[in-house]
Parts: sequence; structure tokens; C-alpha cells
Amino acid sequence: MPAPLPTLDASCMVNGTAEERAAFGQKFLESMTEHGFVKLVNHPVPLPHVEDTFSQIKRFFKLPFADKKDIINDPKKGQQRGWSPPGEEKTWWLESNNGDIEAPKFSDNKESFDCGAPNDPLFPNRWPTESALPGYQKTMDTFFDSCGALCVDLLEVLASQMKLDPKLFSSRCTNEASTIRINHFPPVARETLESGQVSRIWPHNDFGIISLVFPDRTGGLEYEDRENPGTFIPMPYGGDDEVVVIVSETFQRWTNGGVRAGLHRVTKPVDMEGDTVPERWSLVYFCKADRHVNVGPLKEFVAAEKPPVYEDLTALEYQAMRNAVHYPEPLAEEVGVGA
Ligand SMILES: O=C(O)CCC(=O)C(=O)O
Ligand SMILES: [Fe+2]
Repeated sequence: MPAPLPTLDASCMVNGTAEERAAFGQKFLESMTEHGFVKLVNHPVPLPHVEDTFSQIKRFFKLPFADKKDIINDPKKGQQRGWSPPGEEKTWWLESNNGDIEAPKFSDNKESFDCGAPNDPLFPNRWPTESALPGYQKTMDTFFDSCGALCVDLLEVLASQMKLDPKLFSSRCTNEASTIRINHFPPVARETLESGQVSRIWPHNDFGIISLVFPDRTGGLEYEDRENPGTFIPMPYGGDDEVVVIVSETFQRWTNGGVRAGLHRVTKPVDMEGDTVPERWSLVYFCKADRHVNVGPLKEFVAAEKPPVYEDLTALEYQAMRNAVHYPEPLAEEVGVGA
């Protein structure tokens, strides 16, 4: 059995002594390197914000179809904004299909909404009207700012712990390209998920630097057991104050493969009873590199005996390339929602 995922007390990031911060930094980097994941409690995103945001996301998904359709995501834009209808995003394509375009079209049993930085000029957010959902935009913008600040601090902890310039990662991330993603997983028959054709979310890595996942009481998030690739370990609900931090692909690329992205999926909760998998929501912050930044390996992680294993390209190009994979074009048209 692999060592369980640690839950770290992050209160020292705000008011800890140098010693407490160093002890936190060591365990944080260790878990991110060993597992690709770590859980934090007493982190600085205020619990009332998290609760507010959860209430708003539940309201969002209850909006009438017409309101959601008005702000439908256009997969051709390369960056997600607005509502992705059930089945539109196909995470199976990210890791599981091995490039086989003739393979069956396994689907995701979820709908989502994505928004970026407040007032993003390049990829404007697509909000429901204020009268349809009062306060929604403000709640999301506030949540965006708190998560962005936490991620910048966590990136500085990682760099310091690696004995590098503390701003090595954070200077490449003003959160201009970061996004909030919310997911809604409707109730589904247990046998549908057990059929192997449909998943809540198929195994995947996130594309940014790190991600924050705020827990849902239902459970179902699982992470790969690296000692037994292809097998997954449930991450049980650990309390409303908990946040799961995930290493994402850009961090793996920057560190030249040294700190690997954490493969994860969402399926039925391990302890569920009965024939219907309960409804679930999730709230995620994808902290991404600024758009012009190179997401090839940083020189600090390259040496004669460790040549670069990833190509140079901008974060914007990388995001567009990865997004195109899970909105495969012919399939987007097939579900009748392509823009
Ligand atoms: O729903 C969750 O717990 C995780 C969601 C996730 O992995 C994603 O949206 O990328
Ligand atoms: Fe994810």
C-alpha cells in the first residue's frame, strides 16, 4: 500500500514562524513530488467564500436550458468560457485513447462552466445575466482572486523548498490565464458508470501549473497509485475546510519531468449503496502560466545529463493544443452543440 496522502496545516503560510514554514514546505514538496497531490487545511481561502461559491454553482446548474445555452462554450476558441453541456467535453481523449480515433466514443457524465480572470480582455467571460443569477459574477470574481493569491504563495513555497529563486514559478504566473471550473454530475445509474463506457471524469492530468480542488461531500475523486499505474485510490471527503492541490502538466514540463502531474479521475463514491450514484458538484481552480510564457523546461531543470524532454511553446499554444484534444471536432458537431 502506498503512503497515504498527507493533510497539511497551511496556517503557517499566514502567521507561522520560519521553522513552521520550512517544515510545511518540506512536506508539501515531498507529497507533490511523490504523489502529485497534497491536501491542505487551514488554508487562506475563507470558508464562507467557498460556501458562497458552492451555493452559486448549485444555482447556476439549475438555470433553465435557455439561459445556459446563451452562454455556451465555443470549443473552437481554444479556451473554455461559459457552459459546456452534458457530454460535450470528452476527457477520455486526454489519456485513455492512445491516439486511436476509431475507438469508441466514451463519454463524461457531467456539465461544466468555466470562467477566467475578471475582465479578461483576450477571452471574455460569459456570465449568466445578473437578473437570472444575482451575485454570481461577483462571487466567482472574488473566489478567483483568493485562489490566485493562494496559488502564487504555494508556487513560492515550492521554489524556495527547491532552493531556487522563490519567484521562479510565480513570476511566470499573474493568473491572467488561470480559470475557475465548476462541474455538475447528475445522479446516474450505478450500472451506467459500471458499464465502462461512461465516467464522471476519465483519468486525466490538468493542463496548468497546479490545481485546487475544493471537496464535495459526495466523494468520488480518485488519484493514481503510482506504485500500481492504472489503479486509483479514493480521496475521501475530509471536511469543508480542505483543499486538494494537484501538480498539473505545466509544472511537470517546467521541471523537465522532475515533478510529475497527478493523474486523477472522478467516479462513484467507494462507500455508496443503492443503484443510483448521487448527484455531485465540484469546484476547481486551474492556476495557469501567463499566456506568453514558455512552458518548455526551465533552465534550472536542464543539464548535460538531463536534456529537455519537452518542446518549447507558449502557455497559450499549449492550452489551445490540449483543449482541442478533449473537444474532438467531429464529436462536438455530433452532439449538436458546436458553435
Ligand atoms: O470533481 C472533482 O473532484 C475533480 C474535477 C476535475 O478533476 C477537473 O475538473 O479537472
Ligand atoms: Fe482534473
